[in-house]
Amino acid sequence: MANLFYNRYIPPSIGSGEEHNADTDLQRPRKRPKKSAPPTPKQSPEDNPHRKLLSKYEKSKKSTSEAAAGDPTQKPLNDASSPPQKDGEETEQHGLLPIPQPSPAPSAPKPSLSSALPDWIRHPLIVPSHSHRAFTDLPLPSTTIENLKNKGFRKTLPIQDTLLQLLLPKSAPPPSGDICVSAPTGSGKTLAYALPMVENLKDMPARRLRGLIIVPTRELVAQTKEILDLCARGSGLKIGIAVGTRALGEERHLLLKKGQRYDIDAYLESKNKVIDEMADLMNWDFDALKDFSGIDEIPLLPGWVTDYTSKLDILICTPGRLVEHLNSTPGFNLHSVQWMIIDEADRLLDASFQQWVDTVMPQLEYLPPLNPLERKLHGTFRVGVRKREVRKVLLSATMTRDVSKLMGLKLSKPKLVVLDNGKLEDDAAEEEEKGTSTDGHVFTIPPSLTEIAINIDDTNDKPLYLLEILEYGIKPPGPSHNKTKEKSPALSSPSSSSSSTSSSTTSTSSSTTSPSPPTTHGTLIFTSSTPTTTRLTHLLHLLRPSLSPQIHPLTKHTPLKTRRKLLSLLSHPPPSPSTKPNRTLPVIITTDLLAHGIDIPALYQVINYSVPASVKDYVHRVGRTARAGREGRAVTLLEGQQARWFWNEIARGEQVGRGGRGVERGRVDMSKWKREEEGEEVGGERAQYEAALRELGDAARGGGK
Ligand SMILES: Nc1ncnc2c1ncn2[C@@H]1O[C@H](COP(=O)(O)OP(=O)(O)OP(=O)(O)O)[C@@H](O)[C@H]1O
Repeated sequence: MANLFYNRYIPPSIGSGEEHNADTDLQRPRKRPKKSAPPTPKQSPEDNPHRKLLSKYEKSKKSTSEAAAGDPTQKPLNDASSPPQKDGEETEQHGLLPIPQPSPAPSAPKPSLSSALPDWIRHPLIVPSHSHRAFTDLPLPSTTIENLKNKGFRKTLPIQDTLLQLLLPKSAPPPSGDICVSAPTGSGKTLAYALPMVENLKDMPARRLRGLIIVPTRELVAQTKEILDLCARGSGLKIGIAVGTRALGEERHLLLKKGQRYDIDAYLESKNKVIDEMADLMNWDFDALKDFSGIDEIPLLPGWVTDYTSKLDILICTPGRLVEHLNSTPGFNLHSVQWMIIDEADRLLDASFQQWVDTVMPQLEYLPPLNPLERKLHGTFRVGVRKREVRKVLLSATMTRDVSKLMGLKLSKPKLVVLDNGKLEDDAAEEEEKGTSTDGHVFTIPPSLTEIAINIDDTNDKPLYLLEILEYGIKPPGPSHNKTKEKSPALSSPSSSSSSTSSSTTSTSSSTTSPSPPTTHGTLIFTSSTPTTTRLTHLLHLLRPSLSPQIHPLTKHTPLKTRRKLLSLLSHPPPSPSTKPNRTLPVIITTDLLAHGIDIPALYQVINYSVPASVKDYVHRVGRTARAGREGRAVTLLEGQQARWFWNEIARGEQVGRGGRGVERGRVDMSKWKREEEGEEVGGERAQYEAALRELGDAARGGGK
């Protein structure tokens, strides 16, 4: 019955129509051609529009198979080059036999992937997971140590310990070479690069844009600025941001100061340029019009030219906005940049983001022309080739080992730094030798994270599974609910996929019996698309109107100010209306927009309502909780064939390191939502669910109440 309603009342596409169409249960994993992509849920034969075609193919497969059985030279069935026979068509031989083919040459042994990697990737610097140090033991100014202390940071986290020693200016040995960092989510990578950058760039003469930090999203820009401001307080450094929220022109004024300087060479060059441009225009060269530098470029006094100086020492930006400024803001360049940080590097290198690498790299290689004195010295003493030193630091929880992607960044004497969290590079290399590893990536899950996977018996009930999980934390089941649920928790863990003896499901979900109040709150739910997010939120509001003020969608359409407010809700939830502390509230439903880098320190749990599109996406999503050693849990809802993909690739796959821990199997008691026997009237909560689905369908068609 619900199946029927659901299919009828939820049309395939509502809202912006982005990402992909919705499917019957509000979700559909993104299709990826990669081997590790999860399968989409199975369709019933009635729903399959290609049923006829498939049955024809099956018939053809069968007939070819029979023919092949009698003729050993027949092509194998799975040969992609042989198209399926038409329905009912017999294979006609006409007495002809295929020309005998030589037997295939034995395939060469597959070269080990690890042996193809450069030395610096094969032999990383491993950071022990227990290395800590008091900030007072590091060469940092007392004001900075005080600022860190006020924030609650007294000791370094392990990755910080290593990077600070490698990168701080007064550390021994002196720093050299670029750094790639692979450390789990929430391990404190931001502070690990922010402190050295500030310490290296402060006390420089004259203000120039010397530091550049590139991150993939606006949220991350704002978050990174907070940490940079903390590290730079009292240093005199000016830190700014560039994101697409303001008009470009408005942002230009925040980046650059316009002035004039006396420079006769530049003056003559500029004058000639203007004359040439004017001449082009006189010749009606309309193409020249778009490049015309304008009257603005004509200096007021002979010998004087327009001069732009940076208002910032460090710029934090998204790649797209950076490219826009480089292409269109007069006077904006990266000619003085000495430090470039690429946070969430794998994500930034996976997508082109307006070919940011091709635009940024020539800027970093630019050498300013020598002044007359320098020219003379250069000629007289035959000073060697001038070279610009830009220190590059790349960081990610899923750092790419794809050398072709890294090559574009022209790393100099690179070093790979890996945080040891139970699965060292040696293990990975060994697996590759055995052919069990995919591409040398090993992603570590924070040790304080409990992972749970739950199989959905009926896809149409998936929203109800979610509701049960949320409600278990919201209020303990009362006597009106079924007895089974009272005895066993809604989310219980009867078995584990590994030999792990921990039963963290029980420990993390027993908030009502915990003697001390929980230090973490809130739930972040990931869906596969914006329309699914919108509909799921609406459905939960319809099902539980009293909770709707605490359940919010956050999508790409949510204004930045609202996004910030919602994220701070997760860290500092308002007092719960119920008497008992409510761990799962508030709830934010979102897409992969929030999967990377966002720091919600006290987030209690992540729920993968839609299965993530890749192992990497899983690692980043679940990494929004269990940060900096805090406890957290991640629940993944699985339907049909997705379960096999999840258990093979994520739970037991070679790409994920858990230090011997495993993913637990969870269970949700759904007895209260059971359908009535066929023919009987549907009553109670089930009827309410079906009414909510109808209302959702009406609203989607624009005919809602
Ligand atoms: N020295 C420290 N002591 C205690 N907490 C810290 C320390 N350094 C950072 N943190 C906290 O650790 C959390 C995670 O830090 P951060 O956001 O830098 O992680 P990350 O490694 O960049 O994670 P992701 O890969 O998800 O972006 C933050 O809440 C931060 O405030």
